Amino acid sequence: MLKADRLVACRENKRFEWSFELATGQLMAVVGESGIGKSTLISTLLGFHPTESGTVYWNNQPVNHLPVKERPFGVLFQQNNLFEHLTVFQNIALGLNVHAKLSESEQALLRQAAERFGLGSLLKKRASDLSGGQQQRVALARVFLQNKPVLLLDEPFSSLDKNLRDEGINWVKDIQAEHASTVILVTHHLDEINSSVDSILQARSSSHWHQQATAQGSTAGFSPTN
Ligand SMILES: Nc1ncnc2c1ncn2[C@@H]1O[C@H](COP(=O)(O)OP(=O)(O)OP(=O)(O)O)[C@@H](O)[C@H]1O
Repeated sequence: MLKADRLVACRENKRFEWSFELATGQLMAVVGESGIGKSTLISTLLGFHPTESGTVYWNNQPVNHLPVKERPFGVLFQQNNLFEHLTVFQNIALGLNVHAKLSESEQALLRQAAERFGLGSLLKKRASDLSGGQQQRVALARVFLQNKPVLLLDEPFSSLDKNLRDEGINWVKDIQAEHASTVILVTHHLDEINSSVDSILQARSSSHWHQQATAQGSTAGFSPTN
């Protein structure tokens, strides 16, 4: 279970406060107007932005005092997920091993993941030579290999056209099913993913967020905490 208990962060004289609870394997959509604090929530969970107060629990253990890389989160942003001068192979490899050369078994895993995401023939290409949809698939393959239990997705497909957005969401659902991943998805396209969402965290103001179960979340046993 992932739980945020009165998690508070500040930015430019604004105070943000979030509380929510997500059972393992569930997907929560985060929605609200531009500038309300959706990306700030993702940055704060990751540890890129400081927490003023409150606690984030993963399986009942507080995690918001942990260094960034020890937190249970894999992340995908709208853009800038890749190192453009590196190849597809090198970019995916960063999900497995940042410092050393990959072992043979790691390379085999990487090739499997690349095939799975339709990137088998692109491994030697530079990231800068890929389309937007291909770049996000590389980033997804890397997140897939990282195998973190919680995926934080900050509008990862918003800059793509509708077909590629649908494709991206289907890849996310595949990863979710295979790894039983818990997913937080910031989106401006809630209508396109409604049937996959267990609960919605919606902002009324930066300090007033309301979590509501969807019909699907209710049948899965979700109970909102606020
Ligand atoms: N790096 C930053 N430095 C300073 N202020 C920032 C930074 N990023 C965001 N902000 C400010 O923090 C507030 C919340 O921004 P945030 O990006 O979290 O909103 P959002 O809901 O994700 O918006 P959008 O839907 O446009 O992406 C805004 O007032 C924004 O101007």
